[in-house]
Amino acid sequence: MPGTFPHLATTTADVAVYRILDANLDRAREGLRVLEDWCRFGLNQEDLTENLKHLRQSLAHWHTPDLRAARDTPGDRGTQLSHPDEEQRHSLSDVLQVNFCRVQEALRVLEEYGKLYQPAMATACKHLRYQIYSLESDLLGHQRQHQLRQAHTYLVTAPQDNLLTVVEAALQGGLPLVQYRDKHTDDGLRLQRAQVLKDLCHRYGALFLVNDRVDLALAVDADGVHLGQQDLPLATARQLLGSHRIIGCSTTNPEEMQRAIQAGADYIGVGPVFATPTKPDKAAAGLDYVRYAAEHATVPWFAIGGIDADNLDQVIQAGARRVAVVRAIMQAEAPALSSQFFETTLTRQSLLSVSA
Ligand SMILES: Cc1ncc(COP(=O)(O)OP(=O)(O)O)c(N)n1
Ligand SMILES: Cc1nc(C(=O)O)sc1CCOP(=O)(O)O
Ligand SMILES: [Mg+2]
Repeated sequence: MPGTFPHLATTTADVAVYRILDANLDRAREGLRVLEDWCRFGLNQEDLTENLKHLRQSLAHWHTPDLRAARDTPGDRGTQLSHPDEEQRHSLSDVLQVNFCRVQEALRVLEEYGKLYQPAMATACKHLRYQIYSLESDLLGHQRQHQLRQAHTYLVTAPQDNLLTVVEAALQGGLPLVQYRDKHTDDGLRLQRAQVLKDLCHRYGALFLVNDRVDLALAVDADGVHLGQQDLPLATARQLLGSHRIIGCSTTNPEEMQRAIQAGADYIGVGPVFATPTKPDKAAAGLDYVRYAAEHATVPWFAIGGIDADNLDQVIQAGARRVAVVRAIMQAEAPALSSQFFETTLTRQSLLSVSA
């Protein structure tokens, strides 16, 4: 086989290799276009869009007429094959992940068969594959920040028997962000629960964060962690988690807020707004602190502590557009309706204040 290329496919094996290269160039370019369009229209991310476009054009350079000429769509037995998994996508992140896989697989095939065609093409595809790996984590980081900015309701879980049922119901109600908070369970069980919750959240396109524990967050590949003033310093967590994961930080007063933002928190908790049995030892910071956050916070912030459907309006009047709750969803009779209520009320309010 080596030496028979380039450029005219003469044997049956040559033609088959040309068809493989042609199909995989198409596959990789289509996958790149899917990713590029989300960076352009969804994330408004110029650098990523530019990078993906550049990769797509580098591949187009190898898609020569002799490879296209080998195409035989009617004779391709593979066009009818499809897997049920290909027919549905659960979320935007799912679409992105599937297409990254598609591009990486196609590039690998191009690298292997390209060695029989033109070694320079194989080398180029290998380099492109490495670039795609780093673009993938960049894009994932931007996607997480985008989802965080879009989120208005944040469920902080409580350890209870119906944990999974409640969280799933809340996700069905449109909940975009979940924090697994569980102070006393054994680590083995915590790890299992965190894994199950993460899979569940991602199936519904929601972000999943872990309270306190950077190690657990890494172990289950969570979207990030939430740290309080007594937890690991933010800089240490950032070193461990990298720049693509979310780190949130609790704050109770303006000094803590400034410090958290300075240290690079992606979002902050602002509270407790009201005294709450979920955190009985922490005195309420009150609505004044919510008003302060509305004026001064430069990162997304979530009012937390004692918030429910009855007092939500007061919190909104004080300037909050995002809230985090435990009991209002974990103990709700209908968690789906409760999360739907918070998310629609806060989203509407947020849209109204942008257009005002
Ligand atoms: C969104 C959010 N805000 C604040 C907290 C409280 O964090 P912390 O002060 O570390 O207290 P514990 O939750 O760890 O008891 C939070 N978890 N989430
Ligand atoms: C976990 C937590 N952190 C708070 C803070 O202000 O830092 S308040 C809080 C508990 C919030 O629970 P509920 O919604 O049931 O009142
Ligand atoms: Mg903590």
